Amino acid sequence: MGAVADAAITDATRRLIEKEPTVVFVLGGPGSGKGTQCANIVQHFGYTHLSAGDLLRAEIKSGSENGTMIQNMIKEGKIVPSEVTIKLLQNAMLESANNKFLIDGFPRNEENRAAFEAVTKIEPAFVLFFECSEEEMERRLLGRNQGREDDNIETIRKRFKVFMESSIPVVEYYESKGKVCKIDAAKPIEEVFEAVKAVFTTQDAVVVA
Ligand SMILES: Nc1ncnc2c1ncn2[C@@H]1O[C@H](COP(=O)(O)OP(=O)(O)OP(=O)(O)O)[C@@H](O)[C@H]1O
Ligand SMILES: Nc1ccn([C@@H]2O[C@H](COP(=O)(O)O)[C@@H](O)[C@H]2O)c(=O)n1
Ligand SMILES: [Mg+2]
Repeated sequence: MGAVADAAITDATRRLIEKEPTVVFVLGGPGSGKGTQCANIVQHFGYTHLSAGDLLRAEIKSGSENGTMIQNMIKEGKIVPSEVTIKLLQNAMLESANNKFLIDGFPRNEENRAAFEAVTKIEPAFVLFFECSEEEMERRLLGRNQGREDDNIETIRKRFKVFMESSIPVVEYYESKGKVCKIDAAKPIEEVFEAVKAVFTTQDAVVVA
């Protein structure tokens, strides 16, 4: 077994296991609407939304020693080393009073996926995957106007490339385990949420049973 699979159970891991968390991974290309739909899911289904990208941006703002490295990676559309992102996700789950989490934008590559499983011992209940064309995602990102440093055409193209090369294989991995629920995310927000609601209504019953 590799070093990742052999990772020792730390005190943080033990405390997280004791919480018996339910985790849903929310995946999809940049601008597919993950954050938008997670906000709706929180309102209707009582999950806590953890966006890996938001946690990394907060880490930059906090003045952490990793801040400059994270900022450079985000500007280039590259994936931050798993240990950094997993620590942020693990701490956020431990600090929350909830035990139902939507993890948005993670895992982004095979390293993210394997390291998360090895460190936290958590398998997702299911994976929500938002499908949308690059043309539509590009239009949404260029119109987002939230002051994100990576919402410019040069970085957007790099993010699309990373998504196709590194993130799609993660979706395929979970598909092979029968865990992926695909959503047509090109439709208007309300219609996408109708499809999301149908998935959560069915899947929550399975998770709770
Ligand atoms: N179904 C939709 N139709 C039209 N616009 C949408 C739709 N869903 C989201 N948007 C808009 O597209 C932009 C991107 O949405 P959002 O931030 O939810 O995407 P994301 O998948 O979280 O992106 P990122 O990976 O960059 O964080 C936002 O301005 C949002 O209002
Ligand atoms: N698992 C992740 C998630 C995100 N990043 C970096 O953050 C950028 C923005 O992410 P969004 O989900 O908010 O679009 C992304 O392009 C990566 O640079 C990461 O490294 N690892
Ligand atoms: Mg987002």
